[in-house]
Amino acid sequence: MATKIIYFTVNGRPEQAEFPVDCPAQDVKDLFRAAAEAGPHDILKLLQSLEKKILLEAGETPTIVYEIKNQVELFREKLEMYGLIWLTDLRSKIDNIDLLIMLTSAVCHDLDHTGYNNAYQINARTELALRYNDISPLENHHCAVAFEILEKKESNIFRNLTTEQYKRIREGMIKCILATDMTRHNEILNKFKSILPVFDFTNKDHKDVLMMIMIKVSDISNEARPMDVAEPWLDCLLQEFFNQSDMEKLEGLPVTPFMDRDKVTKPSSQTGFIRFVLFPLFIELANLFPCLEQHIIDPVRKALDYYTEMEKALEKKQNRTQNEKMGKAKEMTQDTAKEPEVQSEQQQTSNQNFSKPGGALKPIVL
Ligand SMILES: Nc1nc2c(ncn2[C@@H]2O[C@@H]3COP(=O)(O)O[C@H]3[C@H]2O)c(=O)[nH]1
Ligand SMILES: [Zn+2]
Repeated sequence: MATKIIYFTVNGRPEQAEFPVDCPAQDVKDLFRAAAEAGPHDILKLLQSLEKKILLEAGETPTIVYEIKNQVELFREKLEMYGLIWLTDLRSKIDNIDLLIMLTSAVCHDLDHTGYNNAYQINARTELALRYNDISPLENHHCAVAFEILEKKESNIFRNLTTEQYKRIREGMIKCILATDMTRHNEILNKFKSILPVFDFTNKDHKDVLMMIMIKVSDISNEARPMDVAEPWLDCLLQEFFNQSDMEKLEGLPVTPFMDRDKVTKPSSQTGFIRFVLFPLFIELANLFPCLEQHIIDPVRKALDYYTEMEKALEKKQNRTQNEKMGKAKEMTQDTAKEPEVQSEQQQTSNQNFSKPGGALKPIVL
């Protein structure tokens, strides 16, 4: 199917997506704008038509793909999951209920996010931490909110399914959404690595781990998107990080190091995240689906180069500023050393203070 890229903005943020060539650009733009203003109820209502399509047109044609794409791409945040399903041709390997679980989980997995992570919730003893006994408070909350919405008659997109099917979807969604707690990252990744050599799509345990890995990948795959889309999103994320660490400092709580504005910069945050989190995860998924290499590994490699260069440039700039400061301090102290006779009594006292341990400067003897 021939496609084209449509560029647009949502709430001032640049976005882009691939569509069939005959898709009218203006319609897509309006659709995305409407979606950006939509609340969780609207989102689930829109998913309803996706569910119908999955159930009614199981042996789909490119049209249904387009439908799914349209429905899911409305929610920029999680269009990555659709992309992964499409690129890996997962529709030929797992059934429609599993696809529905993955897509719905991707849309719902961050519902009602507070902007403060689990560490904060637990340390600040928030209502969520108390309610969920410090066990993945946020993810438990996102999932509970999703099902609260789904229980409502007007937004229950699963109402036409059998009790058995609903049970399976609920179990699957809970598993997927809880898997997005990053403190479980190594546990889930290690499980996946251990089954990879014998991976079997018909084995339920294997499939469950794969679904968890897929939602994790789509959750943290911002850097796999084009740089001009990924960077503004990252700026917002860092803003959220700094906001949390500022609050932790203000409230006397342990400060989350990777969120501390005094310790991390944009490039240092990304080079670390790409090396230690993204690559190890993405590489394993690409081991199962080699076709993903060009879509998730290559762009992330580019992002790593980009942020490595930015980090070097920043370090150079910081060194230069520091040298300049030291140079100025030296000049000042030399000037001070040249004018001993005209010092007032007060100046003499303050110079003595500088020489004391803890004084701001140690001039003259420099
Ligand atoms: N530094 C960094 N962290 C990220 C990036 N993408 C996702 N994350 C983190 O991974 C977390 C996944 O769960 P959340 O969405 O709650 O919060 C996310 C961020 O804390 C990224 O590009 N850079
Ligand atoms: Zn999340």
